[in-house]
Amino acid sequence: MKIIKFGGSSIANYENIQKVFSIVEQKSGKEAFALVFSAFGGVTEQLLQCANIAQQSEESYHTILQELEKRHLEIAKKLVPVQQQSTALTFVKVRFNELGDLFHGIYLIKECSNRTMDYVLSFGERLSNFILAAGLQAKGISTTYVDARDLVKTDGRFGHAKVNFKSTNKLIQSYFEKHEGIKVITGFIGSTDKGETTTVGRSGSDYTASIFAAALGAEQVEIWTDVSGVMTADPRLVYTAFTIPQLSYNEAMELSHFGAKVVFPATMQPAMKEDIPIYIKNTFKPEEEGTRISKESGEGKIIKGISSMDNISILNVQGPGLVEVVGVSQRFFGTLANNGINIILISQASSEHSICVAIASKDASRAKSVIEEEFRYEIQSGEMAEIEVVPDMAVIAVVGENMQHNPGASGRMFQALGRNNVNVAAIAQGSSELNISAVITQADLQKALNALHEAFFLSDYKVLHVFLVGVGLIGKALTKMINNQLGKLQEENMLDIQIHGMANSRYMKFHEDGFDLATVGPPDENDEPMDMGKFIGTMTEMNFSNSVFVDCTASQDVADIYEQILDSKVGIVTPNKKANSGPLDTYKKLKKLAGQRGVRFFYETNVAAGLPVINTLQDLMLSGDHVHRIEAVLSGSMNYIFSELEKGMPFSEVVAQAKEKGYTEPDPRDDLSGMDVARKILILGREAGQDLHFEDVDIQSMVPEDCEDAASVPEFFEKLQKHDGHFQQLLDEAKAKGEKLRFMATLENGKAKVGLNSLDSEHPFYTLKGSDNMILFTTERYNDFPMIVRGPGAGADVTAAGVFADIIRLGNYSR
Ligand SMILES: NC(=O)C1=CN([C@@H]2O[C@H](COP(=O)(O)OP(=O)(O)OC[C@H]3O[C@@H](n4cnc5c(N)ncnc54)[C@H](OP(=O)(O)O)[C@@H]3O)[C@@H](O)[C@H]2O)C=CC1
Ligand SMILES: N[C@@H](CC=O)C(=O)O
Repeated sequence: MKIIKFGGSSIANYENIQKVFSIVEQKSGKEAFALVFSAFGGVTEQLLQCANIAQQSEESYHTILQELEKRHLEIAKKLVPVQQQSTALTFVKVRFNELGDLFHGIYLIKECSNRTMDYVLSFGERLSNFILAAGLQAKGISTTYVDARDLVKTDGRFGHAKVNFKSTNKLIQSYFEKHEGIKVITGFIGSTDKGETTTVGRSGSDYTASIFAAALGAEQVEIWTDVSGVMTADPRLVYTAFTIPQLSYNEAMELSHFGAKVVFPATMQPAMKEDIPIYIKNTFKPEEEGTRISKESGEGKIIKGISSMDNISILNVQGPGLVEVVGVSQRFFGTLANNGINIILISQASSEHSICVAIASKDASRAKSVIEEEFRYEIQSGEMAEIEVVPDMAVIAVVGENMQHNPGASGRMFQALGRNNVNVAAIAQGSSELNISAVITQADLQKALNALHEAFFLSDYKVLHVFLVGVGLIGKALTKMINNQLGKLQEENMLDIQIHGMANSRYMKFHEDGFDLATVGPPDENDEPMDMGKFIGTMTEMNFSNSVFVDCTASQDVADIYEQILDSKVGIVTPNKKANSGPLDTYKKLKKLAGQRGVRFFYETNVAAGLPVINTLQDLMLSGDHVHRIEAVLSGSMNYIFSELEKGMPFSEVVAQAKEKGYTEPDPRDDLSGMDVARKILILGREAGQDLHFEDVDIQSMVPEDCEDAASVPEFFEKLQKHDGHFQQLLDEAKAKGEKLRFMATLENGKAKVGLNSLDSEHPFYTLKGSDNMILFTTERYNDFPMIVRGPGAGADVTAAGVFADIIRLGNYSR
């Protein structure tokens, strides 16, 4: 025998009922079962509403009542063929006449006692079960309508009556022995020995199912609802949450206590006592396995689920008056209890200097004043500090029996929270080791849930939440590249990348679920005007775990906010060299801050685009090498310009071509002036451990004087044409000596030099072509022959690929 219960949402309308009937039809004839139905979805609330309106002596309850009657009649007419309708329709009409009289009475006396309210509410289940029993009968399934008031005997605590299991079990057993057919049992209701109607409290129909299952020694209880079981976390807050296949009763109780509202703990008690498994199934996806709740926790992850409660306040009591004074806790907790204030979590340090409890925010100010009153003398004498209330908090809990005697769960929990900048205000763990709870700021709740979910369930799967500033050449190429690679990353590397914010210098836009990268373009006039403060504010508000700020601008203003970003524990990836080539103090501060906050600051593309230069140098340094000399071609555009010049084109045209190919900086004067290369050699020097300042770099500019102050890039190109002859002459002179022009950077003995050189065929840079870069590291280990990195050092794709690689690396670090 199985007891199968369908909740209100499963029978909210005719279409849903058809789904329920098809589930019942499939079982009918194959297995023994009894059915328990709630009221049709929303009916209990409407009955309650009618009673409350009538109680206020308002007549508008009539309208709701008429609608309710119409709804019940319509469902009955649809489910039962005309020839067999009369019994069902009469039942409905008689019940609504009774209800009409009942509400009129409430209306007249302006009062609805708990006893009357239980009677009012009982109509919901009585009506739905009678109609559904008739509907199934019409389908050829033999049913018997059971009014549970005849079998479930309770005390007279109306609203949450206590079941008398002894008499109830006897009545149920004898009824089932005597009656044939599939019983269709009204959930939620019972009656006292005097025959007064009672209700058995929250999730009462589940409880009814559990009571019948226990009385009959059923093999299982099935609770059919509109979700596919108990999930690992609230799916509205954690998109990657999934159904937990197996839970122990204790785990289910812990999870439901903290917000997983699929099963209400008390309803499990009768089934749990008899060791009867409870299955949670989805009426709308019956093929899904659902959750089995039984004595066994089952194999699996170290935790089963993560749950939470919001609208929490912390109440802090502290002071020397607490230390080694027996009875303080008793007074504290006694006062709260005497005032009906429920305590959700307790934490007391072993120093006994403070006690902290989490309570519902609605109780906070009352709790403060009753505690202040209780400890008035201690507060006045300074033995106890003022009572502190911290509002807007949430409790988050990881739950699972496998945590017992299994070290590592709390470590993983707090590491995940810390890494995502979630501050923990209080902690509690019972010796049962079934639940570790932490109190955090409510604003961090979603981030914390996701961080924990990732840490415990998806440690192999990671979602990176990107906020991209700069959607020009590199930013666009990056977006396209991520989109092309996403499927593979998700499948093979368990990595998902979502871009939630995008900005250029004029506009910005955001998408909570992440932009569709296949179609997204840069923000434009249809979006919000760009405001850097607001951009960061929105990123912080979205508060994702694993957020990454990607700067694909060449802007100093953007670089100036890195400190703020790292400070808020968000990692940064950037090809923008401004931050690392600015004041030495800033460079050092950013690196230190990233370390202190435990976040990553990656900038491989600051030098030689996607070539592995910075990482290589960092590895050399970490492994104890010392850099003696760096000799390099560090500008893709300059190398392109001077190697293409050899083909006979005018200098100004080659520069324009380099810009078109995406090799130059947004303003090519940054390349020609040597500034870009100076920044790169400065960054390399700093990475090599040298305290270099910009003034330490000797720069030879290639920008003709009159081009320097051209108001715009097009004007600069116009002016540059006048100097084509000068550059042709430089080339001719080199050619005459059998040499080539290369724009080089060197660093030796703390001095850096950047400029144009004429090199003979023996020099390693002689053979460089196009946008090639080449870096020779002469170090203590690579002394006789330098370590060489060579390859294309500029261009949209190679740079975007380098930025992309940094983003992935950042994701891997936080696994
Ligand atoms: N090209 C290459 O080969 C390489 C480039 N890099 C670096 O990549 C970075 C980007 O270069 P690239 O894509 O070519 O430059 P682009 O000029 O094509 O794009 C720059 C983007 O940054 C935006 N932007 C500029 N200032 C701001 C600001 N203050 N706030 C918000 N957005 C801003 C621009 O917006 P708007 O359109 O509104 O002006 C534009 O979207 C540079 O730092 C460059 O040094 C690094 C290695 C190689
Ligand atoms: N403009 C640079 C590319 C980015 O660093 C170059 O020419 O190398």
